Amino acid sequence: MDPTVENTPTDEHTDSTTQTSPSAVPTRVNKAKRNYRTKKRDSNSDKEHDSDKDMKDNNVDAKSTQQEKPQQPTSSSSSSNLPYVQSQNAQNIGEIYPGLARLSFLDQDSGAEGGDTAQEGVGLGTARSRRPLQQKSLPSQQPPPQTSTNADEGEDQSAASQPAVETLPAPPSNSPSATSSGISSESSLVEIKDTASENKGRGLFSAAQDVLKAGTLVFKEMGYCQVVNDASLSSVCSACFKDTREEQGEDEKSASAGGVSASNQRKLVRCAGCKVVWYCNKTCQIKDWKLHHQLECQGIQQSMKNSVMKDVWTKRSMDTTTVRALCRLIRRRERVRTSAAYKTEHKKMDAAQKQVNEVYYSGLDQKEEEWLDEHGATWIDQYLRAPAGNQGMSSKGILDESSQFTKIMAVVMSCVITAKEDRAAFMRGSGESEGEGEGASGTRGFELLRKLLSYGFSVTNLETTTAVGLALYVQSMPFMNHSCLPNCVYTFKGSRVECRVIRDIQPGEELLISYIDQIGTTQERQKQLKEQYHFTCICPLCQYFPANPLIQPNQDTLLAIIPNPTCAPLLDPKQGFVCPNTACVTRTDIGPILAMESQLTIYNKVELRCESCEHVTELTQEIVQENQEEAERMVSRFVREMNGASDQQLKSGSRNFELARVKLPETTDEKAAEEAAKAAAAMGGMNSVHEPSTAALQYFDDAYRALTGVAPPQARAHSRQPTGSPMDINEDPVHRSPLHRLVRNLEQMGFDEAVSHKNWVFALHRSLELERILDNTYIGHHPLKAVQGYYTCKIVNLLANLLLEESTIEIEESDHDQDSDEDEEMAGNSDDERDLKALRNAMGGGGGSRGSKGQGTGSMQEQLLKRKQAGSAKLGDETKSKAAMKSTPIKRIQTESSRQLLMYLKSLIPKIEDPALLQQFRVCWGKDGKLANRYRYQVDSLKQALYYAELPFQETNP
Ligand SMILES: C[S@@+](CC[C@H](N)C(=O)[O-])C[C@H]1O[C@@H](n2cnc3c(N)ncnc32)[C@H](O)[C@@H]1O
Repeated sequence: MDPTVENTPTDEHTDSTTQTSPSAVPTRVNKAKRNYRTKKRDSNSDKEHDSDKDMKDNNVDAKSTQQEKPQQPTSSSSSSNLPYVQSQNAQNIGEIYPGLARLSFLDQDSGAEGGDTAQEGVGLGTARSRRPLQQKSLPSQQPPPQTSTNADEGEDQSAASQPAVETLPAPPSNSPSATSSGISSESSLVEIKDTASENKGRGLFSAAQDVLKAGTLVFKEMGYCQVVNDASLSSVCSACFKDTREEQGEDEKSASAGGVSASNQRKLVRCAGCKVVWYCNKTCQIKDWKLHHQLECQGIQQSMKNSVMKDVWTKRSMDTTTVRALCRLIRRRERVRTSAAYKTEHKKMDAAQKQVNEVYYSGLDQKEEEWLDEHGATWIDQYLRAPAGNQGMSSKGILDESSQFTKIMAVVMSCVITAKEDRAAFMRGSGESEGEGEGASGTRGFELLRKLLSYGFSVTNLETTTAVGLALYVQSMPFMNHSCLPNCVYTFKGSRVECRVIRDIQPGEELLISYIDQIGTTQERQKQLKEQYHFTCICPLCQYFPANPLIQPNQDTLLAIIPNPTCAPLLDPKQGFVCPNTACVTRTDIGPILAMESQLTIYNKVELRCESCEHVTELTQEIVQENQEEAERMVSRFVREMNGASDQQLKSGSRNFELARVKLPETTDEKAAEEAAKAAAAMGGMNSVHEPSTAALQYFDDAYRALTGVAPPQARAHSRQPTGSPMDINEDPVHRSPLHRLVRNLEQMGFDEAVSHKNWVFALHRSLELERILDNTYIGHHPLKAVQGYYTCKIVNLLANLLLEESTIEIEESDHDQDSDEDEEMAGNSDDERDLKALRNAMGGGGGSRGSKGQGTGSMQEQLLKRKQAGSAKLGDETKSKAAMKSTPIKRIQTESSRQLLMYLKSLIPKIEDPALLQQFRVCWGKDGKLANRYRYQVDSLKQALYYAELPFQETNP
């Protein structure tokens, strides 16, 4: 095992998120780009710090080498690993905290660079807070006692065999008291329970009695261990996670406004011991020292004695983020701290410092830190375990097979384990069974790494949203499952995580976050989730917006997907036709998939690049194929749902009902809710439609405004119609609710009839109607519109084919005898063929006819080819009469169907040609009008078909 293997990442400028976060750590990938920029700055500032401080550090180091010689441990097996142990009689900070005696901070503070004015200017530290603590004022403390590891582990092991509810101590009040059995304390808003389905393992659920309102802070939680990532070490305080890059930004702003210059910005100070971590000031350093860094510092220095490891720490021959996190985790587990030292320290902090640091420092919550010290290890051992379904995480596979992980373990061992035999035990700990491989450090190394990788979270800067560190939480956060349509978001205050609800959550509902950035298509998201987190997401969004961008959510999930009108996918990021980058403000369309089909036949893969944000969406033939197949299935489903099948009406479950419903904000006001429900029920397909209540109208107005950003098109008084008075859409339309009219119109459309009989012509008619209605109701792009547009095209295409067949039937018939086998095959294979057959059935009972399977339509182009092959663009008299003789009954039926078709087409043509309609498609599908072009192509096909069918075609309204 050689930790300096060539391909170890060495470039400090590489992306911090991907580099510093293990693949399984929830992180925000697109932030990486931004990170890259800031990282360069980090790296520069790192160098700056290095160059101007190392000398000072070296001087101090040289002076203090002798004094700081570590004392030997006096007790406790685990302390044998510790190079530094506090003197019982320590009277000054140098004795108590050896590293502090060598703080470069002291030099800096008194140096020319970091004056008080500048420090005050940045707003974080007052002159007072920036002053080093008086050595006298520091307590003469005992070092944090190192309790017997074995005893600690013994406790953990016995607890592991007990039911969770009996063994788990309640976390402090600001976090949920959660148990795996679902029992929670009174104050808890959340509880951990098995998810029962979806193979997700456990999840975090609302334990509140009432609805958790959007915005509610459901829990906040401190990390059991947290580290700043390598890229941010010199810019982010390793204790409070304060990011000085924010200050730099502020400085730059204030400098340009005549304030403190950026060059005077406050800088972090580096630990002179290990020269790895940086802090705001001594307060932060002390805190981190007590909690983590004392042992970490010793460990790093111990590691550096090995020349290979030295390169890791000094030249960053590999990223150390995970290493440091794991070391902290191992170390913290080793001890059960008495809180005395921490308490004393906390009390001694002056108020100003508390105030300053409170904002950022996540370690101030003494109670929680104490709780974590006492019980965190138990939680990690017992409760953090990857769900059974998560094969990628469940075995030692990912660890053993990855040289990267082996390297991490090597460096970790060099920091935390000295004895050879202990290392062997530590490595053996990669076994699955509990208790195997207990090392002298009392940890199972690989097991802990696995947990860190599974449950670690990438800490991000709230302001810049860049990844700045890695933290392991043990109470609530690690139990949160993923959804691409989350109902919660988490943010960080320092390294403390806070979880808030973003839409109302019902009692008992699962709380879900998104592990990944939500931009991107379902395919992109699923790929990332699979690769990074080893599961296949089946959240409603993935199910109902699968690879197919045309698919619509079904009625059951519509509300889940559009829970709140303000979140409605007006510009659906998952569609793929519209730029999937939600951050793309201009919403530049990337062009329709359909238009890429021809390219896809040549190139296997086509990339659609958003002109505005350059987001790239990848298309493959498989994706398109999948889309097509799904679209076929969706034709009937979509249209049926639009109308609502009769058995569904009572369930109020039809799509139009839901469509209406999502526009009505939920209310807890019983009366208002009742009114809204009545109005919605009326809209959803009841026989008689009543005027909606005033409240319902008001809801609609509000929803409309939220949905569209503008006031409802018609200002109207919310006067209530006499109860029971039927709605007449022609009557006083100004005073009618657009929603009401929409629903009424939908109700009258009767799509199911058309679709269940595959009567495409009728369906098209309905479809065009619906298109108008939708356009009146929605502004901008709406998935329904996209789907509608697609189906309209498809239907027109079918019609065109049908008409072409009508015109060529006799040729077909004449060829039928000799081509019968071939035709049979075609009939079986062609979807169009089946559709046409169904259409004939619907339009005149031609289902059993020989002709219906003898069309061999395939495509219109095929037909035209056949026609050409027949030697005539128009039917020859000879052929006609031959065909007429052969297939008289078929002809009769077809004539009937032709008449019907003609009738429909006459009414459709003006609609198809309607410039306003075409404009709608353009709006709907993209500024480049690609779909519109395609649509026009369909119209041209139709015209052509009409021509061949010798049916009259009028350019203007008939
Ligand atoms: C941070 S843990 C979440 C808690 C986890 N369910 C448990 O029981 O410990 C992350 C792991 O939970 C599982 N998980 C999270 N969200 C999921 C989802 N939507 N579908 C399937 N598995 C999921 C995956 O195995 C993932 O690696």
